Amino acid sequence: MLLLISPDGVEEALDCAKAAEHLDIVDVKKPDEGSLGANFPWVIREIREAVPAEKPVSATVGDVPYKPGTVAQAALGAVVSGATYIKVGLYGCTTPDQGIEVMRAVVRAVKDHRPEALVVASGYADAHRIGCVNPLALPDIAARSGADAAMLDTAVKDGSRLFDHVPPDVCAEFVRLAHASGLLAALAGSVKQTDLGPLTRIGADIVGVRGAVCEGGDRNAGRIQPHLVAAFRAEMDRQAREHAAGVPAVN
Ligand SMILES: O=C[C@H](O)COP(=O)(O)O
Repeated sequence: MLLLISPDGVEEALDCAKAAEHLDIVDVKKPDEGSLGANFPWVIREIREAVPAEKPVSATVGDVPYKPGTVAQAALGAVVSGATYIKVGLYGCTTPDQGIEVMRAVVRAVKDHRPEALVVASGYADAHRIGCVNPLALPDIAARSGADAAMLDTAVKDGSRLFDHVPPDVCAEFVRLAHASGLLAALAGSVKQTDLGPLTRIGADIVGVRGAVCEGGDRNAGRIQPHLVAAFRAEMDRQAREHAAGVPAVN
């Protein structure tokens, strides 16, 4: 499982760079603009320059409306700025067809510019609170639009977590559907170390984290701490070893 960490700007990205050996993907976002809030192109560029070249930089395009043209243009901005994972939160899409339309436009805009870039279609585990597409629709939306990964995050960062809205057996179905279509499956949403056992067992490819590696577990007031990134990674590695060894689950 790959570890994706979301700094909110250049300063925190430099802290991620200090913990670079413990993480796999640096994900640029602007949390004060939403769960998948988009940051400025120049911030993506500066972060790309600040983190080791072998670490991919991801950028979120935002909690986007059902406006395929607008979103495609924003996605192009992210890839031109140096991101190679382009994440789109389908916040304003209320049906799978709307999600597919937006994602097809994004895939074309991104891959015309950089064919090897990965496009991530993200939905929300707490979709019922905001009225957007159902979490289990995401793998099909991603597959039918030519995206590379399906993701879930939470839209409302009020302390509720991924598994509060989509329990582990349903997340397992999400991963199964994604893999059946040849997609990567990414899961996030106030994930804590105690969630890593189930996430490992259900075979998620990427876990996305911010709050759990911020001081005090606070994704807004706290800053990303390199030692918390290292501790989170150590627990991921421990869970992976136990899973590989067939040790029975304790959480
Ligand atoms: O993409 C991952 C998100 O930034 C997760 O943030 P969070 O762990 O604070 O919910």
